[in-house]
Amino acid sequence: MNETLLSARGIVKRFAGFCALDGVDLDVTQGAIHGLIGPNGAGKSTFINVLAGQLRPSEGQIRLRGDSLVGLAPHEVVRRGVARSFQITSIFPGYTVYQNVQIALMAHAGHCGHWLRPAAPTLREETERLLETSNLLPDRARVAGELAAGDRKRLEFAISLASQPALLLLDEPTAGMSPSERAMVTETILRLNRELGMTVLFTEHDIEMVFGTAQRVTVLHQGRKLAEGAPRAVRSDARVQEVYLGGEAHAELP
Ligand SMILES: Nc1ncnc2c1ncn2[C@@H]1O[C@H](COP(=O)(O)OP(=O)(O)OP(=O)(O)O)[C@@H](O)[C@H]1O
Repeated sequence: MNETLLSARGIVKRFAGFCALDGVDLDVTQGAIHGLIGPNGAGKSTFINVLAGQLRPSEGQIRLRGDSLVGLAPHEVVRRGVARSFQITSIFPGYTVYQNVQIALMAHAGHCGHWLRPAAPTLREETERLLETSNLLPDRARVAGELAAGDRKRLEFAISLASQPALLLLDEPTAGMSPSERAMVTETILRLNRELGMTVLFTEHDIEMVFGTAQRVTVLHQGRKLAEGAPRAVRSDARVQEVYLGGEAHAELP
């Protein structure tokens, strides 16, 4: 249970001279929910983009179970087992929730087109399993384009899971949601972890959600790792308190 699934070492990302990540090390343990927090501009999204292959690090190494991911295109990173749920994703708005998950499964299995044909029993079972774990079974017949933000996010999870990832990356999964939508998305993340054993690395501005969900928390500040550990220890860390209480924009730590 303590095996390291993903290991990032010395990650540096420069944008035209500006250093957004300045030598970040991070290990994600197999089966863990790992939260990545930090004030605005800390480098959280950049770090997720680097892990997912959207950005190439200026320096550093990323390994998934020992295999290097640096330099791979995003779709190759997905094939190696790292899936990312996007804020704006490839949901087909005119199709139902069920059809969207089925299309994702067929795409992963390498079927081209013909998805309107009656699906094979295994595909149907797999579609229903993903809908179930994403708490979407009651919404299966709804048209995806008409879903509220929380339901859409859970559909994104189901679509991401179709590639059978070892690690799911989520960048601000509850951004812009109502409290009830946030609670439902949080519960879905916990369920994916509990029932599928899914390893999750996520960024989030809702600090309470992170401390209530993650087993391990890493705090970034100005492109560097400020603190890391169990939620309780991180929460009481004096440097973390200072960053969150020191008057930085959008930063608050009750
Ligand atoms: N493509 C880019 N070109 C130049 N600078 C960038 C680029 N992407 C990010 N940055 C800068 O890098 C820094 C880190 O940005 P990033 O979006 O990773 O922070 P963040 O922690 O996710 O912030 P937020 O919580 O506000 O989303 C910021 O100063 C940002 O302006």
